[in-house]
Parts: sequence; structure tokens; C-alpha cells
Amino acid sequence: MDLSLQSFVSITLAMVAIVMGRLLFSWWIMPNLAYKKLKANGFSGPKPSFPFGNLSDMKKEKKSEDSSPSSSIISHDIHSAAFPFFARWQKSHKKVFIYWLGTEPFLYIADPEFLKKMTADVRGKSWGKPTVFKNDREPMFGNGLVMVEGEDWVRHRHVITPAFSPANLKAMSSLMVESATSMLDRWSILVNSGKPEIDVEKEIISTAGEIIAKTSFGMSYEYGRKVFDKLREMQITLFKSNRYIGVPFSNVLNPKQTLKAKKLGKEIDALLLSIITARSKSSKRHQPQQDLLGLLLAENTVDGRLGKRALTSSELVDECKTFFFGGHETTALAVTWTLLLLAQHREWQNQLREEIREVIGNGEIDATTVAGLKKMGWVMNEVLRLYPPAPNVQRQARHDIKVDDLVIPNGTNVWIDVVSMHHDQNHWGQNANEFKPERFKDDNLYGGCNHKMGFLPFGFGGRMCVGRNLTSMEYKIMLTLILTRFSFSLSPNYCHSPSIMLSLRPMQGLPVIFEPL
Ligand code: HEM
Repeated sequence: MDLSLQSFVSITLAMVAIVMGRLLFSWWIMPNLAYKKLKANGFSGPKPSFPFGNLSDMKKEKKSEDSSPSSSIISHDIHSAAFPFFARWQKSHKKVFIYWLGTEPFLYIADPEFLKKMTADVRGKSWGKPTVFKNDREPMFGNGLVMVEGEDWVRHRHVITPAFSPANLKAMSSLMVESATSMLDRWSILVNSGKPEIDVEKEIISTAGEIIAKTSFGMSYEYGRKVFDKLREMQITLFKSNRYIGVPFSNVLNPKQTLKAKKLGKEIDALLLSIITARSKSSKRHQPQQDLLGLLLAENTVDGRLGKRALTSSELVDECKTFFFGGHETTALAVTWTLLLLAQHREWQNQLREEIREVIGNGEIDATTVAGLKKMGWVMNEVLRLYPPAPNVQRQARHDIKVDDLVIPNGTNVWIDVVSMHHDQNHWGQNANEFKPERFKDDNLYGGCNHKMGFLPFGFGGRMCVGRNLTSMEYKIMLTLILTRFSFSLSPNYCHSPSIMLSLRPMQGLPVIFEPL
């Protein structure tokens, strides 16, 4: 071998060794060090295997659950349907244990008291989000509020919170009424033409998508509709693929989808940037637009008040995507699950109609009037308890956290099982799995749960959902409009299969039979 070939081979071998060493370090040594520290606290958990961790078990169990013959029986005791593996592991490892997503260990928590002790002294800016999810959901959230951390999170939250103030939300109610009314007009045409059965899940998700696009970046704008269509396409592309979160090179398993999502991501960013640039120019001459982007732009530039804290154009792009992905499906699923429960409990349809008559009568449906619908608020809370659209909350520790005499080490991934806590009879009583909106009558915040961390539909602490008031308004507007136009019952074709696809959704849709009032 001549000298230059020899040195080429040695350099190549050295580079391969460095790459292999780095991979070994990040996929084997680091996770195992983290695992050892966590395990030193005495936590147990299911046995993982490299490189899938416990994912194979999780996927297998989900499949067998989906094809269960009992899936047509309607039970609200859904934990073992939504998370069969967690329900099974809880039997051997109780409510706090370690499991693995690929090469990443996670601390699983379904015990509100443990959660309270662990989170009491950690401020919003001191929480991180698990790196595996940040990577996986990068095309959806980028550096938007859901994923940013530390001082950046404080800066983003500062600019964004005022956009969701009651006064600003009020201005959005007419957009909601408009979109929901055109959905119901479509339903009326179907019902009147002898097709009273409608799969409401798809309908409501697409209407909520339209509403969030209008309220986020203004669909009436030149590029608004295009952004909306591409955002939906990206969502389908990302979640159609069989995903192996935490497994090395998992993106390579679906190269086509990964490339398509990347391409769509770039196109969406470019379109949103053109909207932002056009708006920034015109807002100097006109009143700010009353959608979230318009409000953020105004907040960003008021007399230079925010100075260095202002969001950059690319951060604003990520926030628009965050509102779309974080805000429409969750809200739509809250309405969808409500239609299931109200179809089963027609006495509650009547009670809500009665309340609408008393509170709104023939008046206008808007932010102020729907705010007076108290019973509807109990129903919303009870639905979010039984069928939480965000079925888990994830965090990553950014420093060591003490829980009594245990230490949860810096870097620990945390997975909080909201579905389990919302159905726990130890905290909600014997009727935990029954639909009883009246439990929120005298305890609007906690529904009589005996633990303050037992009801977390919108998360907790400083990082609690920023869009919860927008959701409450949209939910009440949609439901009021539906209840005043139709009564409804469940179709015999409905198959009860609550499943997790990022959100908690009815896997086989929700066919409902409508009768005009
Ligand atoms: C039923 C509807 C909704 C549910 C169940 C829901 C649930 C959640 C949950 C569980 C979190 C995580 C909180 C935590 O980590 O403790 C969250 C955060 C967030 N949500 Fe929502 N959400 C809903 C609607 C919305 C809407 C309508 C928007 C915006 C238009 C929105 C925007 C966000 C944002 C930006 C965050 C991140 C907050 C932060 O980290 O500071 N959400 N939401």
C-alpha cells in the first residue's frame, strides 16, 4: 500500500471510530448512566431491549387492543384501552416507574402526590421538554412556545399571553360562529336529504382547523388558505407513518414521509413569512388585525416596548404553526367526545338547551353570552376528565429535583399519565368512570377530586396551556349552535375505541344520528 492510500485508510478508520464512539456514547452510555442514577431511587420497571426499549411491547399491545371484539361496548373506564401497556405495568410497578422509549429512559408518573412533590419548587422556565419529542415534532412546533425553554420560554410566553386576553378573544367569536354555522348548514342539507348519520369527528376537526387558522393567521389573507392546506397535509404525512420515537435512525425507516414533511415544512415557513412581512408593513399604516398573529405583531412593536424581547419573524412563524397544531385537534376532540356523552345522556342535552334558552334566549351567540353557560362548563370539564384530548404531559428535568429523600436527576424525561389520574377511584371515588358533570357544580376547578394535582386537562404550573380560554369559548359556541339546531343519538355503527394518536381520539370515528329541532 502506498503512503497516501495508507493514510486515507487510517483517517477513514479513525473517523468511523469517532462516529461509532459518539453513537455509543449517546445511545448507550449516556442513557444507561441516566437510568442507573434514576434507578438508585428504588424505582422498578419493565425490562427494555436495545434499541427499541419497551416500544415493541407497546406496539404489540396496542394492535391486539384495537382488534378486541369487546370494542363496541361503551365503557368510560378507558385507561386500559388508551394505554394498555401502562395499565399492565402499573400492576407490577405501581404508579411511578421507569420505562424506555427506544434508547431513552422515562420516569412514568400516575400518582398526583408524587407529582405535586416533584413539581412544587420547579418554575415554568426551569422545565425542559424531552429531546426525543423535540426532534420528532420539530416540523410541527419548531421553536414555538410548546418546545422552547429557559429565558426564551419566558420571552415567548410574555409576548403571547396578552394575545389570549378575554378582550382579544371576544373579537374572534364571530369567526367561530361563522365557521361552525357553515358546518351545521352542511349537516342540515345532509339530514334533510335523508342522510341523518354523520361522522362528526372528521367534520369537527376540519371546522376547528379552519377556525384556528382564521384566528391564528387570518385565512382570508392571500396565502392563509394555502398555509392551512399544507399544515393539514403535513399532519397527515407525519402521523400516517409507523413511528419509532427514541429509536436511533427511526427517520430512515420512513424516508419518503420524512422528506415530504421537511419539504412541506419549508413551504409553510415561506408562506407564513410572506404573510408576516406583508402584515408588518401594513400594520404601520392600519389598525392591527384581530387574529393572533396580528396581536403578536402589535405586541412585538408597541413603542419598541419589548425591545430585545421581541420575537423574530422565524419565531413568529413557529408560533403560528404551534397554535394550529396545539389548538385545533384538542378543541375539536373535546367537542367530539362531548357529542358521544350527550348522545348517551339525552337528559343532559335537554338541560343544556334549557340553560341556553335561559341565558342567551334569542340573543347573539358571542364570547360574553356563552361565558354565562355554567352547566355547559361542568359538562366540558367532565368530558376533559373522562376523555382528555391531551392524554399525557411530558417534561425533562433541567436540574436535580428532590422528592422527600429521593433525587430525580437532571436530564430525567418525565411522562405524566393524565388519563390514569383522571380515572383513579382513589381520588375521584367509586363513580370515577361515570359521566357526572354535576361533580363540578360546587367545585369548578377540581370537580371534587381529593387531590389538587388529580385533574390536569391543560397541564400544570407556569407551563399550563395558554389557549384554554380560547378553547372554552370555541367549545361553548360550537356546542350551543349544535344543540339549538339538532337533537342527536348515537349510531348503532359506532365502535367504541378510544386510542392515542398524539391526542386521544375515537379510532373509528363518531357516527351520530341527527334530528332537526
Ligand atoms: C381542549 C383543548 C386543549 C387542550 C386539552 C390542551 C392541552 C394542553 C396541555 C396538556 C399543555 C401542556 C401543559 C404542560 O406542559 O403542563 C398545553 C400547552 C399549550 N397549549 Fe394547549 N390545549 C388545548 C387548546 C389549546 C389551544 C386552543 C391553543 C392555542 C391556540 C393551545 C396552545 C398551547 C400552547 C402554546 C402550549 C404551550 C404552553 C407553554 O409551554 O408555555 N392549546 N395545552
